[in-house]
Amino acid sequence: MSRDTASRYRLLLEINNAIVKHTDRKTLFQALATEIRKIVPYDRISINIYDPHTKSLSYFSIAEGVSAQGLEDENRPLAKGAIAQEVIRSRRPLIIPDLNQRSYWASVRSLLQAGLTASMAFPLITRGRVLGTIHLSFIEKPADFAELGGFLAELADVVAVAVENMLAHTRLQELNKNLAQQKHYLLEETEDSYGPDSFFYASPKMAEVMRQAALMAASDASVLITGETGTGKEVVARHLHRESPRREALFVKVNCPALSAGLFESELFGHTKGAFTGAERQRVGRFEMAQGGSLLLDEIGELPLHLQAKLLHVLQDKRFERVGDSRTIEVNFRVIAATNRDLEDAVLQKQFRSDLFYRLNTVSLRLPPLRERREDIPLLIRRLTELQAGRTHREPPFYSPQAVEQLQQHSWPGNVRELKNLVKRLLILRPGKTISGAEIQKFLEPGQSLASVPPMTLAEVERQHIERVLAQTGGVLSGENGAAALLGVPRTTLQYRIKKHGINLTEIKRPTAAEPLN
Ligand SMILES: Nc1ncnc2c1ncn2[C@@H]1O[C@H](COP(=O)(O)OP(=O)(O)OP(=O)(O)O)[C@@H](O)[C@H]1O
Repeated sequence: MSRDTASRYRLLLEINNAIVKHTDRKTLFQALATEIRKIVPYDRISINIYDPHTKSLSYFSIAEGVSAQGLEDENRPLAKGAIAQEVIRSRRPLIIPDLNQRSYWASVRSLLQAGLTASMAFPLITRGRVLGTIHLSFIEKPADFAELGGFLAELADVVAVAVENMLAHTRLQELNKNLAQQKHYLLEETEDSYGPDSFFYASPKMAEVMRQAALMAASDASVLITGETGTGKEVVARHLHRESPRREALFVKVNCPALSAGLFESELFGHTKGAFTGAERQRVGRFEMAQGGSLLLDEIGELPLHLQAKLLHVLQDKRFERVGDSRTIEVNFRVIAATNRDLEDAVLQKQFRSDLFYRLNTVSLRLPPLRERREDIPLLIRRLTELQAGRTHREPPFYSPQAVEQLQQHSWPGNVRELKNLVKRLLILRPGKTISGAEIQKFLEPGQSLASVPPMTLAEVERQHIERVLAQTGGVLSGENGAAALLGVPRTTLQYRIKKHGINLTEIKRPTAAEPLN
C-alpha cells in the first residue's frame, strides 16, 4: 500500500469532500473511517467527544471494527478511557506500539482482550479547544507504525474541523427544533384573557395586591400566589413575569395536577429521541423552555408527595438532565407557584413537604375573593362586556343599576371566572337588551339553565346551538370531531344552515378549557 505524498493529498481531499457531503454524524463517521482505511490498515477506529463540563466522553459515533468490551458505552466518565484522558490532558498524540506495556490501564486491557496489540490516539483540537480524540488500534502493528503516526497527527487537524462542523450543525438542528417547539407552545398558550389590557380592578384591596406585585416583579424571589379558584392567580403570575427583568424570555406554565409519575420527567426535563418506547421525537421540557424566563407551577398543592421531592431536588440543585441524555442542563428560571389550597395546613397534614413550601414561599401574594372586593364588580362587568362584545362583534347588553346591584351582592364562589362566564352568556342571550334586576336573579340561581330564561324562537335556539358547537370545534365543520358530526347532520346541511342563519365562520373562536362558553 502506498502512503506517498500524492495518496495522502488524495486522502485529505476525500476527507474534505466527506465533510461537505455528509450532514449526519453517522454517515460522516463512516465516510471518515472508509477513507482513512484506504491508507491506514487499522482494525478499530473510534472518535470520542469530550465534554469539559461533565468531564465525560461520548462516542461521536459507535466505534467501527473490532469491538472492545467495556468501551462500548456511548457515554462514560473520562477516567474510564485512560488513553483519551492522557491525550486530552497533554493535548499531544499517544502512540503505543505495544499495548502490553500499558496493561495497567483498564481500557488498554479491554483492547488487549479484543486481540488488539498496538494503538495510537490523537487530540482533536480546533481553535485551541480540545474537542475530543481519534483512536486507531491494530491487531498487528504495521511496519511503518511510527511514520503512520506522523501522518495521522496531521490528519487529526482535518478530522477535528469535520467533527466541529458536524457538532455545530447538530446543535443548530437541535436549536431549530427547540425554537419550533417553543413557537408551538407559545401559539398554544397565547390567550388574550391573560394580556395586560384585559385585567381590571378598582378596589383598594386589589390596588394593594398590585402594588406588592410591582415590588416582587423587580426582584427574582420565588413567589407563592394564593387565592380561591378564578381570582386571577395566573393573570397576576403573567403580570409578574411581564414586569420582571426576565420579560424577554418565556413564561411557561406547568399544570401540576396533570403530572403523573410517568409524565413528570419527560414533561419537565424533556427527552431525547428514542429515550423510551414512544419517544419518537426529541422533546424540550418545560424547565428548558423556561430558561431565562419564569415558570408557573399552577395548582402546586395538587402535586403528589413523591413528585414534590423530585421538584425540590431540581430547585435545590439548579440542574437536571433530559431523559436519555447525560448532559447536565443548568436551571435558570424564576419560580412562581399558585394554589387555592391552604399550603401551610397541607404541610401540617403532611400532604405537602415543608422544605418545598419554604423554597416556593420566599414571598407570597394573596388574591382576595371577589366577595371581599365588591367595588371591582361594576368595572369588571363593564370592561369584560366591552372586551367580549368587541371580540365576538355582538351588541353589548345594558346592565340596569338594579342588575349591577344584584351582581354586587352575589357571593361569586367561582370569582372572576364565574363573573366572566356570566357576562359571556348574557352577551349571547341578551345582545343589545337591557338586563333588569329581576332577570339577573334568574341567571344567578343555582342550576339555572337555558330553559329558565325567557323563551326564544326555535330558529334562535338552532342558531345559538350551531354557534356553540362551532365554537367548540374552532370552526371546523368536517371530520370525526367536526361540527357536522357532532350535530349529526351532513356537512352540506350544516353549511346550508350556517348560511341561512347568517353565521360568520371567521368570527368563531375556540374557547379554552379555562373559559367554557357556559
Ligand atoms: N381582574 C381581572 N380582570 C379581568 N379578568 C380577570 C381578572 N381576574 C381574573 N380574570 C379572568 O378570570 C379567569 C380566571 O383567571 P385565572 O385563570 O388567572 O384564575 P386562577 O386564580 O388562576 O384560577 P384557578 O385557581 O382556577 O386556576 C381568566 O379568564 C382571567 O382572564
